[in-house]
Amino acid sequence: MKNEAFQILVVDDEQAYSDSLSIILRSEGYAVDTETSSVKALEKIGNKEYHLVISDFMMEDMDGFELLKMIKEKKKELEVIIVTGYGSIKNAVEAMKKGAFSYYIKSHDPTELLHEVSKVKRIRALTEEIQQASESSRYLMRSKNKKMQEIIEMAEKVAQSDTNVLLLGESGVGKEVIANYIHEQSNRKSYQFIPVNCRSYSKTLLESELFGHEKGAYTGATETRIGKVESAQGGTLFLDEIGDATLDTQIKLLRVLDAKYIERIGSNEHIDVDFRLICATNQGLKEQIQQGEFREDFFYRISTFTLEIPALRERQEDIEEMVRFFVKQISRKMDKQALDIEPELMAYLLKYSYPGNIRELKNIIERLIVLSSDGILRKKDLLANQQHSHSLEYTLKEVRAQAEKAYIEQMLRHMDGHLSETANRLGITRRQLFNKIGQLNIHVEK
Ligand SMILES: Nc1ncnc2c1ncn2[C@@H]1O[C@H](COP(=O)(O)OP(=O)(O)OP(=O)(O)O)[C@@H](O)[C@H]1O
Repeated sequence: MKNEAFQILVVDDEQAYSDSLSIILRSEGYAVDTETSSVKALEKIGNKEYHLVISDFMMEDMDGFELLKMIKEKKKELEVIIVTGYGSIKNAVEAMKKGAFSYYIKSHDPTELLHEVSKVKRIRALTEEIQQASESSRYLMRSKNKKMQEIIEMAEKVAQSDTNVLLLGESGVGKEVIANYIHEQSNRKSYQFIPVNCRSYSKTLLESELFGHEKGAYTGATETRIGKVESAQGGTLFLDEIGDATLDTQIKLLRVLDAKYIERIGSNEHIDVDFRLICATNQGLKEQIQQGEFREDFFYRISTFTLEIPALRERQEDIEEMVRFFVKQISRKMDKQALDIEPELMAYLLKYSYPGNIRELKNIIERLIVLSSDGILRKKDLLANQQHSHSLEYTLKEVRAQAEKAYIEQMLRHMDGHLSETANRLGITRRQLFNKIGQLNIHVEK
Protein backbone atom coordinates (compact mmCIF):
# COMPACT_ATOMS: atom_id res chain seq x y z
CA MET A 1 0.00 0.00 0.00
CA LYS A 2 1.30 3.45 -0.90
CA ASN A 3 1.46 6.12 1.83
CA GLU A 4 -1.12 8.25 -0.04
CA ALA A 5 -3.59 5.40 0.27
CA PHE A 6 -3.07 5.19 4.02
CA GLN A 7 -5.78 7.31 5.63
CA ILE A 8 -5.10 8.75 9.06
CA LEU A 9 -7.46 10.71 11.31
CA VAL A 10 -5.80 12.92 13.93
CA VAL A 11 -8.09 13.78 16.86
CA ASP A 12 -6.94 16.50 19.25
CA ASP A 13 -8.90 19.35 20.78
CA GLU A 14 -5.81 21.54 20.49
CA GLN A 15 -6.03 22.62 16.86
CA ALA A 16 -2.41 23.79 16.76
CA TYR A 17 -1.16 20.37 17.88
CA SER A 18 -3.25 18.40 15.40
CA ASP A 19 -2.14 20.80 12.64
CA SER A 20 1.53 20.25 13.39
CA LEU A 21 1.05 16.47 13.59
CA SER A 22 -0.73 16.45 10.28
CA ILE A 23 2.08 18.46 8.64
CA ILE A 24 4.61 15.87 9.83
CA LEU A 25 2.46 12.97 8.64
CA ARG A 26 1.67 14.60 5.30
CA SER A 27 5.39 15.23 4.72
CA GLU A 28 5.69 11.42 4.67
CA GLY A 29 2.93 11.29 2.07
CA TYR A 30 0.12 10.00 4.32
CA ALA A 31 -3.45 11.15 3.72
CA VAL A 32 -4.47 13.01 6.89
CA ASP A 33 -7.73 14.46 8.21
CA THR A 34 -7.94 16.30 11.52
CA GLU A 35 -10.77 16.68 14.01
CA THR A 36 -10.97 18.61 17.28
CA SER A 37 -14.11 16.95 18.66
CA SER A 38 -14.34 13.25 19.58
CA VAL A 39 -18.02 13.13 18.70
CA LYS A 40 -17.36 14.51 15.22
CA ALA A 41 -14.40 12.16 14.90
CA LEU A 42 -16.72 9.19 15.46
CA GLU A 43 -19.03 10.53 12.78
CA LYS A 44 -16.09 10.83 10.35
CA ILE A 45 -14.98 7.29 11.17
CA GLY A 46 -18.47 6.04 10.34
CA ASN A 47 -18.35 7.76 6.97
CA LYS A 48 -14.85 7.09 5.70
CA GLU A 49 -12.46 4.16 5.62
CA TYR A 50 -9.57 5.20 7.86
CA HIS A 51 -6.62 2.93 8.54
CA LEU A 52 -5.42 4.65 11.69
CA VAL A 53 -6.67 7.10 14.31
CA ILE A 54 -4.13 9.09 16.30
CA SER A 55 -6.00 10.47 19.27
CA ASP A 56 -5.21 12.69 22.21
CA PHE A 57 -6.06 11.10 25.52
CA MET A 58 -7.49 14.06 27.35
CA MET A 59 -10.23 15.82 25.49
CA GLU A 60 -13.09 17.99 26.60
CA ASP A 61 -16.02 16.07 25.16
CA MET A 62 -14.90 12.46 25.72
CA ASP A 63 -11.91 10.81 27.32
CA GLY A 64 -9.53 8.57 25.40
CA PHE A 65 -10.86 5.32 26.93
CA GLU A 66 -14.38 6.06 25.85
CA LEU A 67 -13.39 7.14 22.34
CA LEU A 68 -11.23 4.02 21.96
CA LYS A 69 -14.09 1.80 23.12
CA MET A 70 -16.51 3.39 20.67
CA ILE A 71 -14.06 3.17 17.78
CA LYS A 72 -13.43 -0.52 18.47
CA GLU A 73 -17.18 -1.15 18.71
CA LYS A 74 -17.72 0.52 15.35
CA LYS A 75 -14.66 -0.79 13.53
CA LYS A 76 -12.72 -3.51 15.25
CA GLU A 77 -9.89 -3.54 12.72
CA LEU A 78 -9.23 0.22 12.90
CA GLU A 79 -5.99 0.85 14.80
CA VAL A 80 -5.66 3.64 17.36
CA ILE A 81 -2.48 5.29 18.64
CA ILE A 82 -3.00 7.24 21.85
CA VAL A 83 -1.13 10.54 22.27
CA THR A 84 -0.47 11.48 25.84
CA GLY A 85 1.56 13.76 28.13
CA TYR A 86 4.17 12.41 30.57
CA GLY A 87 1.73 12.51 33.48
CA SER A 88 -0.70 9.99 32.06
CA ILE A 89 1.50 7.14 30.78
CA LYS A 90 -0.37 4.82 33.12
CA ASN A 91 -3.61 5.57 31.31
CA ALA A 92 -1.95 5.04 27.97
CA VAL A 93 -0.75 1.60 29.02
CA GLU A 94 -4.28 0.83 30.20
CA ALA A 95 -5.57 1.96 26.78
CA MET A 96 -3.23 -0.53 25.08
CA LYS A 97 -4.73 -3.30 27.19
CA LYS A 98 -8.09 -2.17 25.88
CA GLY A 99 -7.04 -2.46 22.25
CA ALA A 100 -4.98 0.63 21.38
CA PHE A 101 -2.07 -0.19 19.06
CA SER A 102 0.49 1.87 21.00
CA TYR A 103 1.01 5.27 22.59
CA TYR A 104 3.15 8.28 21.87
CA ILE A 105 4.34 10.86 24.36
CA LYS A 106 3.63 14.39 23.18
CA SER A 107 7.02 15.95 23.85
CA HIS A 108 8.99 13.14 22.17
CA ASP A 109 10.75 13.07 18.83
CA PRO A 110 8.09 12.76 16.07
CA THR A 111 10.18 10.10 14.30
CA GLU A 112 9.04 7.73 17.07
CA LEU A 113 5.45 8.36 16.05
CA LEU A 114 6.28 7.96 12.34
CA HIS A 115 7.89 4.65 13.18
CA GLU A 116 4.70 3.46 14.91
CA VAL A 117 2.58 4.65 11.97
CA SER A 118 4.70 2.73 9.50
CA LYS A 119 4.36 -0.35 11.73
CA VAL A 120 0.55 -0.09 11.56
CA LYS A 121 0.80 0.34 7.80
CA ARG A 122 3.01 -2.73 7.39
CA ILE A 123 0.68 -4.89 9.48
CA ARG A 124 -2.32 -3.63 7.53
CA ALA A 125 -0.61 -4.41 4.21
CA LEU A 126 0.21 -7.93 5.39
CA THR A 127 -3.37 -8.56 6.51
CA GLU A 128 -4.61 -7.34 3.14
CA GLU A 129 -2.15 -9.58 1.32
CA ILE A 130 -3.40 -12.61 3.26
CA GLN A 131 -6.99 -11.60 2.55
CA GLN A 132 -6.27 -11.19 -1.15
CA ALA A 133 -4.56 -14.58 -1.31
CA SER A 134 -7.65 -16.23 0.12
CA GLU A 135 -9.88 -14.12 -2.13
CA SER A 136 -8.04 -15.24 -5.23
CA SER A 137 -9.10 -18.79 -4.44
CA ARG A 138 -12.65 -17.47 -4.30
CA TYR A 139 -12.78 -17.33 -8.08
CA LEU A 140 -11.89 -19.64 -10.90
CA MET A 141 -10.27 -17.45 -13.51
CA ARG A 142 -9.36 -20.21 -15.96
CA SER A 143 -11.32 -21.43 -18.92
CA LYS A 144 -11.18 -24.07 -21.63
CA ASN A 145 -13.62 -22.06 -23.69
CA LYS A 146 -11.97 -20.00 -26.44
CA LYS A 147 -14.29 -17.00 -26.09
CA MET A 148 -13.90 -16.93 -22.31
CA GLN A 149 -10.11 -17.25 -22.60
CA GLU A 150 -10.10 -14.18 -24.84
CA ILE A 151 -12.24 -12.30 -22.34
CA ILE A 152 -9.90 -13.08 -19.45
CA GLU A 153 -6.93 -12.04 -21.60
CA MET A 154 -8.63 -8.78 -22.63
CA ALA A 155 -9.62 -8.09 -19.03
CA GLU A 156 -5.94 -8.41 -18.05
CA LYS A 157 -4.91 -6.04 -20.85
CA VAL A 158 -7.55 -3.39 -20.17
CA ALA A 159 -6.66 -3.56 -16.48
CA GLN A 160 -3.32 -1.91 -17.31
CA SER A 161 -5.06 1.19 -18.72
CA ASP A 162 -7.54 3.57 -17.15
CA THR A 163 -10.24 2.94 -19.75
CA ASN A 164 -13.89 2.71 -18.73
CA VAL A 165 -15.23 -0.80 -19.24
CA LEU A 166 -18.75 -2.02 -19.95
CA LEU A 167 -19.53 -5.65 -19.11
CA LEU A 168 -22.47 -7.29 -20.85
CA GLY A 169 -24.01 -10.64 -20.13
CA GLU A 170 -26.94 -12.44 -18.56
CA SER A 171 -27.52 -12.32 -14.84
CA GLY A 172 -25.14 -14.57 -12.90
CA VAL A 173 -22.44 -14.98 -15.59
CA GLY A 174 -19.85 -13.38 -13.31
CA LYS A 175 -19.79 -9.74 -14.43
CA GLU A 176 -18.96 -8.52 -10.92
CA VAL A 177 -16.27 -11.19 -10.63
CA ILE A 178 -14.66 -9.97 -13.87
CA ALA A 179 -14.94 -6.32 -12.74
CA ASN A 180 -13.19 -7.28 -9.51
CA TYR A 181 -10.54 -9.17 -11.46
CA ILE A 182 -9.82 -6.10 -13.63
CA HIS A 183 -9.43 -4.04 -10.46
CA GLU A 184 -7.11 -6.62 -8.88
CA GLN A 185 -4.93 -6.72 -12.01
CA SER A 186 -4.68 -2.93 -12.24
CA ASN A 187 -2.35 -0.54 -10.49
CA ARG A 188 -5.37 0.75 -8.57
CA LYS A 189 -5.51 -2.50 -6.63
CA SER A 190 -4.18 -1.02 -3.38
CA TYR A 191 -7.24 1.26 -3.35
CA GLN A 192 -10.81 0.10 -3.02
CA PHE A 193 -13.16 -1.75 -5.37
CA ILE A 194 -16.60 -0.27 -4.69
CA PRO A 195 -19.63 -2.04 -6.14
CA VAL A 196 -23.04 -0.33 -6.38
CA ASN A 197 -26.12 -2.06 -7.71
CA CYS A 198 -28.21 0.65 -9.38
CA ARG A 199 -31.32 -1.55 -9.21
CA SER A 200 -31.28 -1.61 -5.43
CA TYR A 201 -32.08 2.07 -4.96
CA SER A 202 -34.79 4.56 -5.82
CA LYS A 203 -33.59 7.57 -7.83
CA THR A 204 -32.95 9.84 -4.83
CA LEU A 205 -31.35 7.08 -2.83
CA LEU A 206 -29.09 6.07 -5.72
CA GLU A 207 -27.82 9.63 -6.13
CA SER A 208 -27.21 9.99 -2.43
CA GLU A 209 -25.51 6.57 -2.39
CA LEU A 210 -23.26 7.66 -5.26
CA PHE A 211 -22.52 11.28 -4.41
CA GLY A 212 -23.15 11.40 -0.67
CA HIS A 213 -25.09 14.13 1.06
CA GLU A 214 -24.71 16.86 3.62
CA LYS A 215 -26.63 16.68 6.86
CA GLY A 216 -30.16 18.04 6.28
CA ALA A 217 -29.90 17.88 2.46
CA TYR A 218 -33.32 16.17 2.47
CA THR A 219 -35.74 14.64 4.95
CA GLY A 220 -34.05 11.67 6.51
CA ALA A 221 -30.49 12.90 5.86
CA THR A 222 -29.68 13.12 9.55
CA GLU A 223 -25.95 13.11 9.11
CA THR A 224 -23.38 13.89 6.46
CA ARG A 225 -22.58 10.85 4.38
CA ILE A 226 -19.76 10.13 1.98
CA GLY A 227 -20.87 8.65 -1.33
CA LYS A 228 -19.53 5.59 -3.12
CA VAL A 229 -17.82 7.69 -5.81
CA GLU A 230 -15.75 9.35 -3.10
CA SER A 231 -15.07 5.99 -1.43
CA ALA A 232 -13.75 4.68 -4.75
CA GLN A 233 -11.07 7.44 -4.70
CA GLY A 234 -7.95 6.04 -6.38
CA GLY A 235 -9.71 2.72 -6.99
CA THR A 236 -12.54 1.28 -9.09
CA LEU A 237 -16.25 2.08 -9.05
CA PHE A 238 -18.42 -0.78 -10.30
CA LEU A 239 -21.95 0.21 -11.32
CA ASP A 240 -24.00 -2.92 -11.77
CA GLU A 241 -27.36 -2.80 -13.62
CA ILE A 242 -26.43 0.59 -15.08
CA GLY A 243 -29.53 0.37 -17.30
CA ASP A 244 -31.57 1.11 -14.15
CA ALA A 245 -30.00 4.53 -13.58
CA THR A 246 -32.45 7.28 -14.55
CA LEU A 247 -31.65 9.82 -17.29
CA ASP A 248 -31.03 12.44 -14.58
CA THR A 249 -28.54 10.25 -12.77
CA GLN A 250 -26.85 9.44 -16.08
CA ILE A 251 -26.34 13.17 -16.76
CA LYS A 252 -24.85 13.63 -13.29
CA LEU A 253 -22.50 10.69 -13.78
CA LEU A 254 -21.49 11.98 -17.20
CA ARG A 255 -20.60 15.32 -15.63
CA VAL A 256 -18.51 13.60 -12.98
CA LEU A 257 -16.65 11.64 -15.67
CA ASP A 258 -15.93 14.84 -17.61
CA ALA A 259 -15.20 17.24 -14.77
CA LYS A 260 -13.65 14.69 -12.37
CA TYR A 261 -15.24 16.21 -9.32
CA ILE A 262 -18.43 15.62 -7.38
CA GLU A 263 -20.65 17.74 -5.20
CA ARG A 264 -22.37 16.03 -2.30
CA ILE A 265 -26.15 16.54 -2.36
CA GLY A 266 -26.88 19.76 -0.46
CA SER A 267 -23.39 21.18 -0.98
CA ASN A 268 -21.63 23.29 -3.64
CA GLU A 269 -18.16 22.23 -2.63
CA HIS A 270 -16.21 20.51 -5.43
CA ILE A 271 -14.51 17.31 -4.33
CA ASP A 272 -11.93 16.03 -6.81
CA VAL A 273 -12.31 12.36 -7.66
CA ASP A 274 -10.08 9.92 -9.49
CA PHE A 275 -11.41 6.42 -10.16
CA ARG A 276 -11.89 3.89 -12.95
CA LEU A 277 -15.47 3.18 -13.91
CA ILE A 278 -16.68 -0.30 -14.77
CA CYS A 279 -20.38 -0.69 -15.60
CA ALA A 280 -22.42 -3.80 -16.18
CA THR A 281 -25.84 -4.60 -17.51
CA ASN A 282 -27.92 -7.54 -18.66
CA GLN A 283 -30.30 -5.28 -20.56
CA GLY A 284 -30.06 -4.11 -24.16
CA LEU A 285 -28.75 -0.56 -23.72
CA LYS A 286 -29.03 0.07 -27.48
CA GLU A 287 -32.79 -0.59 -27.31
CA GLN A 288 -33.03 1.58 -24.24
CA ILE A 289 -31.33 4.37 -26.19
CA GLN A 290 -33.89 4.01 -28.99
CA GLN A 291 -36.70 4.19 -26.46
CA GLY A 292 -35.21 7.34 -24.94
CA GLU A 293 -34.44 5.66 -21.61
CA PHE A 294 -30.67 5.75 -21.91
CA ARG A 295 -28.50 8.67 -23.03
CA GLU A 296 -26.42 7.93 -26.10
CA ASP A 297 -23.55 10.23 -25.00
CA PHE A 298 -23.39 8.45 -21.63
CA PHE A 299 -23.42 5.08 -23.38
CA TYR A 300 -20.41 6.02 -25.52
CA ARG A 301 -18.61 7.39 -22.48
CA ILE A 302 -18.98 4.20 -20.41
CA SER A 303 -18.45 1.70 -23.19
CA THR A 304 -14.96 2.66 -24.41
CA PHE A 305 -14.13 -1.01 -23.96
CA THR A 306 -16.88 -3.63 -23.96
CA LEU A 307 -16.66 -7.25 -22.88
CA GLU A 308 -19.53 -9.63 -23.45
CA ILE A 309 -19.41 -12.52 -20.99
CA PRO A 310 -20.92 -15.71 -22.42
CA ALA A 311 -23.71 -17.60 -20.66
CA LEU A 312 -22.62 -20.73 -18.82
CA ARG A 313 -24.50 -22.95 -21.31
CA GLU A 314 -22.22 -21.54 -24.05
CA ARG A 315 -19.10 -22.70 -22.20
CA GLN A 316 -20.06 -26.25 -21.30
CA GLU A 317 -16.42 -27.36 -21.38
CA ASP A 318 -15.92 -25.38 -18.14
CA ILE A 319 -18.79 -26.88 -16.15
CA GLU A 320 -16.95 -29.90 -14.77
CA GLU A 321 -14.03 -27.89 -13.38
CA MET A 322 -16.44 -25.33 -11.98
CA VAL A 323 -18.51 -28.02 -10.25
CA ARG A 324 -15.36 -29.41 -8.60
CA PHE A 325 -14.21 -25.90 -7.70
CA PHE A 326 -17.50 -25.04 -5.96
CA VAL A 327 -17.70 -28.43 -4.22
CA LYS A 328 -14.25 -27.84 -2.74
CA GLN A 329 -14.87 -24.19 -1.90
CA ILE A 330 -18.32 -24.63 -0.35
CA SER A 331 -17.53 -27.82 1.57
CA ARG A 332 -14.50 -26.08 3.08
CA LYS A 333 -16.68 -23.12 4.04
CA MET A 334 -19.30 -25.40 5.61
CA ASP A 335 -16.65 -27.52 7.25
CA LYS A 336 -17.91 -30.69 5.53
CA GLN A 337 -15.70 -33.64 4.59
CA ALA A 338 -14.27 -33.98 1.05
CA LEU A 339 -17.16 -34.83 -1.20
CA ASP A 340 -17.56 -37.29 -4.06
CA ILE A 341 -19.80 -36.55 -6.98
CA GLU A 342 -21.99 -39.36 -8.26
CA PRO A 343 -21.37 -39.86 -12.05
CA GLU A 344 -25.12 -39.59 -12.85
CA LEU A 345 -25.19 -36.24 -11.13
CA MET A 346 -22.16 -34.97 -13.05
CA ALA A 347 -23.70 -36.15 -16.33
CA TYR A 348 -26.87 -34.22 -15.46
CA LEU A 349 -24.98 -31.08 -14.45
CA LEU A 350 -22.96 -31.12 -17.68
CA LYS A 351 -26.13 -31.14 -19.78
CA TYR A 352 -28.26 -28.72 -17.76
CA SER A 353 -28.93 -25.28 -19.33
CA TYR A 354 -28.41 -22.97 -16.27
CA PRO A 355 -30.74 -20.06 -16.95
CA GLY A 356 -29.26 -18.49 -13.77
CA ASN A 357 -25.70 -19.18 -15.00
CA ILE A 358 -22.77 -19.53 -12.56
CA ARG A 359 -24.88 -18.22 -9.66
CA GLU A 360 -27.38 -21.06 -10.24
CA LEU A 361 -24.64 -23.69 -10.49
CA LYS A 362 -23.15 -22.44 -7.23
CA ASN A 363 -26.55 -22.54 -5.51
CA ILE A 364 -27.22 -26.06 -6.78
CA ILE A 365 -23.91 -27.29 -5.39
CA GLU A 366 -24.54 -25.54 -2.08
CA ARG A 367 -27.94 -27.23 -1.72
CA LEU A 368 -26.52 -30.64 -2.64
CA ILE A 369 -23.80 -30.28 -0.03
CA VAL A 370 -26.35 -29.36 2.61
CA LEU A 371 -28.49 -32.37 1.68
CA SER A 372 -25.64 -34.88 1.58
CA SER A 373 -25.21 -36.75 4.84
CA ASP A 374 -22.47 -39.21 3.81
CA GLY A 375 -20.11 -37.09 1.76
CA ILE A 376 -21.54 -38.07 -1.63
CA LEU A 377 -23.45 -35.67 -3.84
CA ARG A 378 -26.36 -37.43 -5.53
CA LYS A 379 -28.68 -36.70 -8.41
CA LYS A 380 -31.70 -37.80 -6.38
CA ASP A 381 -31.15 -34.91 -3.94
CA LEU A 382 -31.19 -32.51 -6.81
CA LEU A 383 -34.49 -33.90 -8.02
CA ALA A 384 -35.93 -33.99 -4.50
CA ASN A 385 -35.21 -30.32 -4.41
CA GLN A 386 -37.12 -29.61 -7.58
CA GLN A 387 -39.90 -32.03 -6.61
CA HIS A 388 -42.48 -29.41 -5.83
CA SER A 389 -42.71 -28.47 -9.47
CA HIS A 390 -43.27 -32.07 -10.61
CA SER A 391 -45.30 -33.77 -7.91
CA LEU A 392 -48.98 -33.08 -7.38
CA GLU A 393 -49.17 -33.40 -3.63
CA TYR A 394 -48.86 -29.73 -2.69
CA THR A 395 -51.50 -27.04 -2.36
CA LEU A 396 -51.04 -23.88 -4.38
CA LYS A 397 -50.29 -22.02 -1.15
CA GLU A 398 -47.49 -24.44 -0.28
CA VAL A 399 -45.95 -24.21 -3.74
CA ARG A 400 -46.08 -20.42 -3.52
CA ALA A 401 -44.46 -20.46 -0.09
CA GLN A 402 -41.66 -22.79 -1.26
CA ALA A 403 -40.97 -20.67 -4.31
CA GLU A 404 -41.01 -17.46 -2.26
CA LYS A 405 -38.69 -18.93 0.33
CA ALA A 406 -36.17 -20.15 -2.27
CA TYR A 407 -36.25 -16.82 -4.11
CA ILE A 408 -35.91 -14.67 -0.99
CA GLU A 409 -33.02 -16.83 0.23
CA GLN A 410 -31.32 -16.50 -3.14
CA MET A 411 -31.78 -12.73 -3.15
CA LEU A 412 -30.51 -12.44 0.44
CA ARG A 413 -27.39 -14.36 -0.53
CA HIS A 414 -26.94 -12.18 -3.59
CA MET A 415 -27.23 -9.02 -1.48
CA ASP A 416 -24.86 -10.47 1.15
CA GLY A 417 -27.61 -10.55 3.77
CA HIS A 418 -28.31 -6.81 3.45
CA LEU A 419 -31.97 -6.54 4.42
CA SER A 420 -32.88 -3.09 3.11
CA GLU A 421 -31.30 -3.75 -0.27
CA THR A 422 -32.95 -7.18 -0.49
CA ALA A 423 -36.38 -5.70 0.34
CA ASN A 424 -35.83 -2.96 -2.21
CA ARG A 425 -34.91 -5.43 -4.92
CA LEU A 426 -37.88 -7.66 -4.08
CA GLY A 427 -40.18 -4.67 -4.27
CA ILE A 428 -41.44 -5.03 -0.69
CA THR A 429 -40.87 -3.03 2.48
CA ARG A 430 -38.30 -3.98 5.10
CA ARG A 431 -41.14 -4.81 7.48
CA GLN A 432 -42.78 -7.12 4.91
CA LEU A 433 -39.40 -8.81 4.44
CA PHE A 434 -39.06 -9.31 8.20
CA ASN A 435 -42.53 -10.90 8.26
CA LYS A 436 -41.62 -13.24 5.40
CA ILE A 437 -38.39 -14.25 7.13
CA GLY A 438 -40.39 -15.20 10.21
CA GLN A 439 -43.28 -16.91 8.39
CA LEU A 440 -41.15 -18.88 5.96
CA ASN A 441 -38.45 -19.74 8.46
CA ILE A 442 -35.73 -18.14 6.37
CA HIS A 443 -32.20 -18.26 7.65
CA VAL A 444 -30.30 -14.96 7.22
CA GLU A 445 -26.53 -15.22 6.97
CA LYS A 446 -24.56 -11.99 7.23
N1 LIG B 1 -15.15 -17.27 -12.28
C1 LIG B 1 -15.86 -17.50 -11.17
N2 LIG B 1 -15.33 -18.27 -10.19
C2 LIG B 1 -16.05 -18.52 -9.08
N3 LIG B 1 -17.26 -18.04 -8.83
C3 LIG B 1 -17.82 -17.25 -9.75
C4 LIG B 1 -17.15 -16.96 -10.98
N4 LIG B 1 -17.96 -16.17 -11.72
C5 LIG B 1 -19.07 -15.98 -11.00
N5 LIG B 1 -19.00 -16.63 -9.81
C6 LIG B 1 -20.01 -16.65 -8.74
O1 LIG B 1 -21.30 -16.62 -9.34
C7 LIG B 1 -22.17 -15.69 -8.68
C8 LIG B 1 -22.63 -14.64 -9.66
O2 LIG B 1 -21.53 -13.86 -10.07
P1 LIG B 1 -21.64 -12.27 -10.30
O3 LIG B 1 -22.41 -11.62 -9.19
O4 LIG B 1 -20.30 -11.76 -10.63
O5 LIG B 1 -22.57 -12.27 -11.61
P2 LIG B 1 -23.22 -11.04 -12.36
O6 LIG B 1 -23.13 -11.33 -13.80
O7 LIG B 1 -22.60 -9.77 -11.88
O8 LIG B 1 -24.72 -11.15 -11.87
P3 LIG B 1 -25.89 -9.99 -11.87
O9 LIG B 1 -26.05 -9.56 -13.28
O10 LIG B 1 -27.10 -10.71 -11.37
O11 LIG B 1 -25.43 -8.92 -10.96
C9 LIG B 1 -21.37 -15.13 -7.51
O12 LIG B 1 -21.70 -15.87 -6.35
C10 LIG B 1 -19.93 -15.36 -7.91
O13 LIG B 1 -19.11 -15.52 -6.78
